[in-house]
Amino acid sequence: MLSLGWHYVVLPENTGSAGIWPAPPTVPLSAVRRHFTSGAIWGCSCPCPPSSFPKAQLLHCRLTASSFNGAYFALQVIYARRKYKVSPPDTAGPPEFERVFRAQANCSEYFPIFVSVLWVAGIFFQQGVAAVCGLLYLYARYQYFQGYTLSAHGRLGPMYFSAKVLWILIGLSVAGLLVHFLSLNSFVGRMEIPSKLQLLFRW
Ligand SMILES: CC/C=C\C/C=C\C[C@@H]1O[C@H]1/C=C/C=C/C=C\C/C=C\CCC(=O)O
Ligand SMILES: N[C@@H](CCC(=O)N[C@@H](CS)C(=O)NCC(=O)O)C(=O)O
Repeated sequence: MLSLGWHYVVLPENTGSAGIWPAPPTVPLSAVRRHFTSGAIWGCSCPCPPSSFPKAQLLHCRLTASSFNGAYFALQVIYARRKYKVSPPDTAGPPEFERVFRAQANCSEYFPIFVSVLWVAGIFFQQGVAAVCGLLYLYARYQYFQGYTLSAHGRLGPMYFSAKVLWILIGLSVAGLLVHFLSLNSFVGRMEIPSKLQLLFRW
């Protein structure tokens, strides 16, 4: 399993008082990327607050939009519960209620995958491309929710579209990670593949 995630980053050359992230606000994404992959970060499991990535504004905006999206979907279920008189823990009710309920559940299921690949693609591939994909994904999920609220069939188009965008983000993440870790450009010159692979698959 890749040990990627939100880590506090110990920065040997950026040591603040405790030698721990956050780094100065001038640190670019390339530095974040470098520190993500420096040996110093592996093994530390503390979650790193997104604000620690000073140049990742587009990703922050996208994440904020995601939060509003998620809150909106949850509110719709609350309203539907009241409207159709389905109290927790019941999840069955009239089809109108169940469609709203399932729409929110399905969007929530994919949210962790979406956020993870959004960040990895943004850091390791390109922030702008990842942010555009994030926007498209959120729009598709909103359409999915609205479509599902009206009918089961109405969800299908946006569902396929959101799946495609998600796969694109997954592809960008993998491509970004491969290029970064395997340093394909310097493959012939430096032959560092074994040590990079070791980093990549470190627990
Ligand atoms: C690491 C990978 C994690 C998640 C996978 C990413 C995306 C999710 C899958 O791509 C989504 C696939 C959806 C495929 C749907 C295919 C067919 C559905 C067919 C019919 C539905 C008809 C109906 O229910 O009415
Ligand atoms: N929670 C999903 C699990 C399976 C799944 O993720 N299916 C994909 C389609 S193959 C999906 O996006 N399903 C949501 C939907 O059909 O609305 C479900 O109820 O269908």
